[in-house]
Amino acid sequence: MKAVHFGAGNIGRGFVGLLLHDAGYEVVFADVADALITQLAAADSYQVHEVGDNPAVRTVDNFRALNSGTQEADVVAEIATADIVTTAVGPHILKFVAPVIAKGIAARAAGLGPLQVMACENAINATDILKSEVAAQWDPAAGSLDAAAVFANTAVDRIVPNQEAGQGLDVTVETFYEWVIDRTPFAGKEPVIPGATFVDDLEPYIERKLFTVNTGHAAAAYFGFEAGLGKISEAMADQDVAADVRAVLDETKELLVAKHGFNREEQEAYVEKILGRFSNPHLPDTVTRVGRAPLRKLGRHERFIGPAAELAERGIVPEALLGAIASALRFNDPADAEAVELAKILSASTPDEATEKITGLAPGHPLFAPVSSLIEEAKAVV
Ligand SMILES: NC(=O)c1ccc[n+]([C@@H]2O[C@H](COP(=O)([O-])OP(=O)(O)OC[C@H]3O[C@@H](n4cnc5c(N)ncnc54)[C@H](O)[C@@H]3O)[C@@H](O)[C@H]2O)c1
Ligand SMILES: O=P(O)(O)OC[C@@H](O)[C@@H](O)[C@H](O)[C@H](O)CO
Repeated sequence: MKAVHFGAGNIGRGFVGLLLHDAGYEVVFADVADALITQLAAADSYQVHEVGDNPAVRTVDNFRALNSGTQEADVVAEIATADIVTTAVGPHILKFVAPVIAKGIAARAAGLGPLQVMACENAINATDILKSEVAAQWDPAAGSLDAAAVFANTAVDRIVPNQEAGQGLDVTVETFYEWVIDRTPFAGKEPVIPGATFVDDLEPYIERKLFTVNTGHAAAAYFGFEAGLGKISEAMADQDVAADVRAVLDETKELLVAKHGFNREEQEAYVEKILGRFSNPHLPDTVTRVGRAPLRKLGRHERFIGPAAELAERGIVPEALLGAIASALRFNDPADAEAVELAKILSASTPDEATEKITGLAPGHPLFAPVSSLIEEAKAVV
């Protein structure tokens, strides 16, 4: 069994690659970072260090590595004979990996089963985004895309920080993980991946993950950054930051319970577990990694505006989420290209223009005016 995995970074090596390896797949890593690919291609194995409660060290071997920029034809040939393709490259990068995936699917021999494709990105229905990019590249002369490949949405959860210099290919991760996959596209032929959970309705799981883990995480990052703290665990040790993060998750909890019928006590336990994960002192995770790409994170269906808009539609003013959005607007990490772009938008646009541009909210939406006011305040300090 063979899997081609795009993105040999933190979650690629520390989670998706590990689970596919443990499931018995040979993993072909495809990435454009040449030094990383050269190192991986020369290595027989790397280690995943799981830190926190019940720490463990896991070894990943039986992999190869290709540069999908300079060795595209080789990657296409690998996809043509693979069982699975996964990605962990970032939602905005999916359009760049789609052409090579389309070519690989088109090159599959007749009689091979459909390729199973899963995007493991933090975004609602990232695989649908990938599928539409693949479909845009698809040559109908190659037959039916739906017959040649199965696309399944997933929700992936494991905190994998940026790795310390000198660590080589080894990856430090938390012990917790969850990989929830939509079963329905597989029509009874889902892959066997121990540790992954297949469900018939992914929406509640992906929203619970994104609007709890990622909303809380990003809130901790932006509040922590403003408090001058470097690590997420330090941010969570600050009583004010921790209280603000908890207030944000109280609001998303209300939405998740009302919308998806999650049991209140179970959701409270889920929140507590996640707050504990953020506080893991063994995890060297930083507020700049977790806060990265604030423009993406302030998007219409993302971790802040998504739940805040739905609460506003239900007549609730999401005060704590608005506080986190205000903090995100002030995330001025000079090393983050999106933070720099955000500051430019704030200074060059009126509050209403910036609200539309940054959040995608339509004027007239009940969240539009409160966010526009926050943007007016943020403009005064950029
Ligand atoms: N790190 C985590 O804790 C975590 C957890 C769950 C989900 N995710 C999601 O996984 C994705 C990757 O995150 P990460 O933290 O591993 O980031 P990362 O930066 O460590 O890894 C991304 C990798 O993608 C590669 N890449 C960029 N452009 C590419 C291209 N055109 N073709 C092939 N490879 C390309 C980069 O070189 C890099 O190695 C994101 O969508 C993120 O939201 C991350
Ligand atoms: O990857 P992002 O930029 O969408 O979000 C940053 C972190 O919140 C994220 O990577 C978490 O560590 C991860 O989603 C945990 O499962």
